[in-house]
Amino acid sequence: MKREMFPSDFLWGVATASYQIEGAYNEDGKGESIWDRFAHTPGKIKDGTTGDVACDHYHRYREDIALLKELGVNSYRFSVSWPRIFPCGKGEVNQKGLDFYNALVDELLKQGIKPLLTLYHWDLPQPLQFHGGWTNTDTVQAFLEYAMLLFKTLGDRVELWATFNEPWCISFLSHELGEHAPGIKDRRTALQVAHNVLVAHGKAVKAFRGKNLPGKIGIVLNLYPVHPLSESEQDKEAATLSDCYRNRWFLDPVFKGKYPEELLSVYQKLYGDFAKDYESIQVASEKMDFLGVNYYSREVVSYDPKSILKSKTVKVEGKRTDMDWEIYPQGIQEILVRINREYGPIDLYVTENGAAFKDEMKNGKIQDYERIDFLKEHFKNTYYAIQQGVPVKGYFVWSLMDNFEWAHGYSKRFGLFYVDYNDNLKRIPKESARWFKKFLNNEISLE
Ligand SMILES: OC[C@H]1NNC[C@@H](O)[C@@H]1O
Repeated sequence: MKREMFPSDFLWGVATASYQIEGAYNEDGKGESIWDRFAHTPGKIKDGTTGDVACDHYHRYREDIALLKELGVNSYRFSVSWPRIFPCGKGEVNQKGLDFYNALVDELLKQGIKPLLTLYHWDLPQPLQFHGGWTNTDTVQAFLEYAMLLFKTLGDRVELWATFNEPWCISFLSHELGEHAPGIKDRRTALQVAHNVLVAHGKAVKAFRGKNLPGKIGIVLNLYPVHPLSESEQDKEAATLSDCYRNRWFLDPVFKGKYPEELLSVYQKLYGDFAKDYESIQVASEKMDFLGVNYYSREVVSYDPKSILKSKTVKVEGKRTDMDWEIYPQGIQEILVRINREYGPIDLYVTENGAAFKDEMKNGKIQDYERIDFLKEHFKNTYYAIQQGVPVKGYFVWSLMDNFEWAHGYSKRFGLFYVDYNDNLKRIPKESARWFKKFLNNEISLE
């Protein structure tokens, strides 16, 4: 199974995000983001690092685009730093911020690489957070102004637009579990955030349509197959509620304009006031052109009467990545087939798939054969989904290079290129980069 067996117009790319690679956190007029503040808060990042410099992509973007060219990808997914465009979140525009993304897009196009632009990959301008962040509908309005400016500035050259990256992380990971910025731990707040982000998504899609732009727009969701540990009714009930929490809380609003009833009723019992605005979620279901699917692993759950989701995650035997995530390649096939069956037809992109392993330099090489095996199996399972008629239109490896892995700092390496943080952030191709290049050049098969 070679690259040529995939559709001829299939996009093969890599993905990154602004806060994780750009650095220049306070340069050229950029404002503070909630991740600047979170990372500077002692105890929040496991290795005590920040994205102040990161991979210095802001200054090295031409060098990094040369790496893309060298790999042989035909597409590149990146995100725009909102506070680089609107330092206060709204109002005054930072022209140097627009200049950077104009130059980035122009260089990508010059190299024959199609951009996929994510408007929001978590770096909210901190001034908006001072006024409640995503709990405040003013932030929805500010996001629309930000999106409209980027549509106007880049809409003639960027064909693929994603509104949000992983709203589950923006809401529950960041406002219920508190592991990501702004580090709030309150479920009712998280539900309000999820609601406003989904409303902002729908309004941005509608605004995009109004601009009559040549491109396509969608959202990127991190999705997990959820499996019951046993076929008992209780474990199956646990899987249903966990599936609602992880997947359907976002899938159902953007495709069906409503929340999944099974979990909505649980929240309504807990938060009666939630009922007053949940019906307005219909706004989120403006028709999209594609869905971005970020896939990393599955979740196995068993019944837990103490949990409001009646479920707890179970760690099953099997190979795991350095993030301690189970390696489950058939899950990418499962999730793509399910989306097509239950929410399709719609074009799908695997907007992120990859793995962290303990990559080490040995004799001048990084022999990350586990990552090659991981990618090979996930490419194959993506192909099996295509064979079943699922309209998968592209696949983006997470990530081009090692970068700031959020609360893990630089301790987790997902890149195809190793970044030597002790030697001027030098980018060194791992064996997986060499393998990917050969695959893209039809030199090797996936068997
Ligand atoms: O954890 C790996 C990736 N997951 N999706 C969002 C990205 O920002 C993460 O680095």
